[in-house]
Formats: sequence, structure tokens, C-alpha cells
Amino acid sequence: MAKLLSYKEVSEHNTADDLWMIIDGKVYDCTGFVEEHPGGDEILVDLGGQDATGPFEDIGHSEDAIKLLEPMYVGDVDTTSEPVAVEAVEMSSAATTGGEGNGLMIIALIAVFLGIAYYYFSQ
Ligand code: HEM
Repeated sequence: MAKLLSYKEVSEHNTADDLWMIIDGKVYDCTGFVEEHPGGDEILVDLGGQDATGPFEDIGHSEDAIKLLEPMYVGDVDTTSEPVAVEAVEMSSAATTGGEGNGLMIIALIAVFLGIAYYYFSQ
């Protein structure tokens, strides 16, 4: 019978040296595969210890990719166990870029406003 693992137990394996993830209710130990992943190591480490079913399926991984999972199988996730809240690790670059974008937008608006004010006062 498959080994049952709680969400908490899986969440403790969330580093590049010890990386588990849940795909379709099954727990996989991807530690040895992190460096090999054609999609990069970072993406796997980011999802370490978590349920990666959505991201894994969204990419449309090939049959070969699905076969690679077989030897990494550790057990099944105990869906009755308490889900674990995932902490936000760091701000994404998209969010940072968004912030800078807003700053530039404000500067641009001030410049436009000053331009209009100058036009009226110099009449
Ligand atoms: C242990 C689980 C995983 C395995 C065994 C795996 C395996 C693979 C393999 C073999 C490829 C090459 C293309 C293919 O055959 O489909 C690939 C590509 C890719 N994978 Fe994964 N993958 C895993 C998890 C993930 C996860 C969780 C993500 C998160 C989004 C991800 C993102 C990607 C991306 C973005 C590519 C495309 C790389 C490219 O074509 O430039 N993978 N993966």
C-alpha cells in the first residue's frame, strides 16, 4: 500500500538539496532532478514542498516528462491532513517592475501637469 504523507511533512522538503512536490495527489522526491530539469532549477525550488499539479499541467509536459516522475515517487498525499499555508518567499520581479512603472507614471503625469501650467501662465 502506498505511503501516506501529510501536507506538513511534504512542505518540510522545500530546498534544492531536499525537494519534494505533489503532482496529482502523488508525492515525488525531485532532489536529484533539480539540476537536470529542462525548465530550470529555480521554478522547481519555488514550488518545493507544495502542490505543483497546476503549474506542471499548464506547461503541457510531454509523456517523457511524466515517465521521469515514476522513479521519484515517494507516496500519496494524505488529503485529509491539514493544508499548509505557503509563505511568500520574495517579491517577484514582475511586482518590482510594476512598482517602478508606477513611479515613472507619476513623474510623467507631473511633467505633463507642469507643461500645461507653464502654457497657461506664459500666455
Ligand atoms: C518533477 C517534476 C517535473 C519533471 C519530471 C519535469 C520534466 C520536464 C521535462 C522533461 C521537460 C522538457 C519538455 C518536456 O519533455 O515536456 C520540462 C520542461 C519544462 N518544465 Fe518541467 N518538469 C517537472 C516539473 C515542472 C514544474 C513544477 C514546472 C513549473 C511550472 C515546470 C516547468 C517547466 C517549463 C517552463 C519547461 C519548458 C522548458 C522549455 O521548453 O524551455 N516543470 N520539464
